[in-house]
Amino acid sequence: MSALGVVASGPAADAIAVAVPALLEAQFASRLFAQDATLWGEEAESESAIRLSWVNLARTSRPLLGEIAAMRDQLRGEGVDRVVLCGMGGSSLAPEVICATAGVDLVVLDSSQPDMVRSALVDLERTVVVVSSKSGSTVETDSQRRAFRAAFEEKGIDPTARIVVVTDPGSPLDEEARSGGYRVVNADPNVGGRYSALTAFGLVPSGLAGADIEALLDDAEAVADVLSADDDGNPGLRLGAAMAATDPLRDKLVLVDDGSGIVGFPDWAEQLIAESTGKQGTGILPVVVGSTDDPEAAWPDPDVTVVRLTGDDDTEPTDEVVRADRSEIAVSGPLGAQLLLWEVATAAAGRLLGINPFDQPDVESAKKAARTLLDQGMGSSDEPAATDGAVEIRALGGTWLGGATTVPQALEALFGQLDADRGYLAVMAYLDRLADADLASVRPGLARRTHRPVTFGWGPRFLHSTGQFHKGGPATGVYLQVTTAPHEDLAVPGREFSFGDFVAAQAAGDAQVLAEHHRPVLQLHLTDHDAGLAQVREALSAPAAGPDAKGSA
Ligand SMILES: O=P(O)(O)OC[C@H]1O[C@](O)(CO)[C@@H](O)[C@@H]1O
Repeated sequence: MSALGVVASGPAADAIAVAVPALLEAQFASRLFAQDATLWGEEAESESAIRLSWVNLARTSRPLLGEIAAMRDQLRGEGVDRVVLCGMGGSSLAPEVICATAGVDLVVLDSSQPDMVRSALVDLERTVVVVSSKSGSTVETDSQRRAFRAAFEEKGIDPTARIVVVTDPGSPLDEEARSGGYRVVNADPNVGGRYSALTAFGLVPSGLAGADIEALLDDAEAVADVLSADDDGNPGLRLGAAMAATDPLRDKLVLVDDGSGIVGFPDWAEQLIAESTGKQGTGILPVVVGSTDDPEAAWPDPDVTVVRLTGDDDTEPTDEVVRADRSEIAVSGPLGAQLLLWEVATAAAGRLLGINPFDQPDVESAKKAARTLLDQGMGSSDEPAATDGAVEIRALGGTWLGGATTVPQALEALFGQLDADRGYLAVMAYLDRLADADLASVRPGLARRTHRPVTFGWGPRFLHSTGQFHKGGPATGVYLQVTTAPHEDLAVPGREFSFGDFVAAQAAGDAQVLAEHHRPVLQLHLTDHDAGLAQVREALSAPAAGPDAKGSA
């Protein structure tokens, strides 16, 4: 009996019945664990050939445990008990889940929003900063590193004693850090960012923060055999089929915790699934919801499958556990095992969807647009279509705004662009996700109001997650972008742009690329953070226009 449970009903169960035999026929599981790069077709081969070492990490990562423990003990001995992690996407999402689940503190700084960066630059006497970047060229992470290095120096603290770098061997960051005398832990270069949970990227910050990372590897190792078996009970094959082989494709995957005991798992799975599958006009959009009472968790919509992350069952679950009146999957198992489970399932989903699950072609387009805008100087942003109090209103991707001149009218115009059967609304808030956290509470109400799945992402964090799907996936999204003037800007040491310039360029660049894909983007810019946010929160909290056709969920 495996520690993992994958139980499905309705179309998700039908998908398992149809697609798992085909995966068995292809010996997908055993070939995956043999790191067979041909599993996703010729075009993907050059990338998949250097992206498959994650199947063995439960064993190959073990030498890191001693090194991390020694580093932690040394730092604790110096009174350093605050761990800050600077990293984006796959370089920070796993440690966030690992530490939250273990109940140990980790400050995750995955933002270029000046107020949020500034809020992390405190308590430096007791702080160690892990700077994690596989490529070593992610501008958010490089900017954060520069800010912390300057802040340590200003306090008379040797940065090389308090900044630990995690990066690929030979990356620009690897070379610069080593020549600068910093401690560097190299990660396995043959693992992509969103599959790197059990590499140094997941283990170093989590171990320094005090999480039991050996148990994590043990839980993953305990299920490696069942996940590599060409067997119709293989939970990885079952989950991959349930996710990606429904017919017609249910491309909204609602992720909701239902007593799993794991904290924040959907936020990690979101990047893995969205960035792996959202390309060539197809893909699966994770819709992270906070409760089984949220609207999408109760709708039997034809484009939705609901995944409930449940507690460990000591009985072998059977398919009648989940509700049979819609497409649902119940998944259970310890965190370490689930990290490997979902990686196998996503790799299988990539084969079933006919795409390469290891590249992220469209993320680059937004980065390039942001760089161009930075070079041009961000002050040239175009005039707003209208200004309503402390909110500037701009509309991209078509003439859909009409005569709207207020925030409520502009929202109605945007929501009017939603395809009633397959559309989704993406809210993208380039704000301080800690200080402004309560804005996310508008999400369920927007789902009730639009009768469509709603995703809520913090910018620029989501750019490394659902951002790929928005640009490379099906053209069914409408986009609401909220940006703000910071309470106070912050310089990026050694750069000609500030954090405020950079985050504005990231938002503008992403909106520009979405508009180039003919997607409607409503940009609400808060000229005064507090007043503007109150206006936007009120408008987004307005009740459903008409009777809630789906009934209150
Ligand atoms: O670890 P890096 O190279 O800084 O990349 C951070 C993230 O950015 C991406 O490369 C693009 O979003 C992700 O795949 C990755 O997890």
